[in-house]
Amino acid sequence: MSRTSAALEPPADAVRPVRHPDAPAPGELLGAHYEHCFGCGGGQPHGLRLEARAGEGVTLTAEFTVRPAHQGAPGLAHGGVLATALDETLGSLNWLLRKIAVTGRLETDFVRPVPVDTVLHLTAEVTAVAGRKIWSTATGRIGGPEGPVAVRADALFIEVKVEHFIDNGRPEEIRAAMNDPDQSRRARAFEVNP
Ligand SMILES: CCCCCCCC/C=C\CCCCCCCC(=O)SCCNC(=O)CCNC(=O)[C@H](O)C(C)(C)COP(=O)(O)OP(=O)(O)OC[C@H]1O[C@@H](n2cnc3c(N)ncnc32)[C@H](O)[C@@H]1OP(=O)(O)O
Repeated sequence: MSRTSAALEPPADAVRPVRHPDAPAPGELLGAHYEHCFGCGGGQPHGLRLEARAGEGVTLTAEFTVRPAHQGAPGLAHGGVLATALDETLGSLNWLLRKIAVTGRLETDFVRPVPVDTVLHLTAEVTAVAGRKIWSTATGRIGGPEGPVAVRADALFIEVKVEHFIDNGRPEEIRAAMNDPDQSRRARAFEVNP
């Protein structure tokens, strides 16, 4: 049973999220927002390589296969890795709003152990928006998209300007990201709510 804290209850004046008209069509893969992202990038040998696909409205689905490098207990996924999968999935939702946002708060329920080699089937949805705040929720199932719930999370993301990264990131990675020739990834990384 979920015991979400009051901090993740949207206020009365929060509104329903609106899918951006240029958001990827339902069924379309979102692709990595950054090659070296531990959650979605292909450039991290032990990264999660999570693949997210746009759904209807402000929803998406994602898959993450637990590999031996992701263990906590013998043969089981580390809880922090599962929280990363949830965080990445929830973070990807913001691309459907065309907002750049970072996680402010992430509350996770670990419901079932997740063995190595398991595919975690994730679904996520933005539930409310108020100003810069974006509330969202995600569920991860094992044994198939309709299988039993293994993990779930509620989160609050806060919209930021691109300066958040430029001002705080290490200069060499920022420079390299700016020079990334992959236009689609650049678009997902840089485009701000046009
Ligand atoms: C040229 C190169 C550029 C590259 C560009 C790349 C773009 C990439 C695209 C997409 C990236 C997505 C990455 C996905 C990865 C997965 C997601 C993550 O893991 S993100 C990493 C983990 N999260 C952080 O590192 C946040 C660290 N925290 C902060 O930086 C600040 O605390 C921040 C921005 C979250 C808020 O700081 P404030 O100064 O902007 O704003 P304040 O006034 O403090 O908060 C605004 C409102 O939010 C509430 N709030 C903030 N934090 C809260 C919290 N933890 N719980 C509840 N409420 C919170 C506050 O109470 C306030 O509410 P009231 O407006 O007064 O109603």
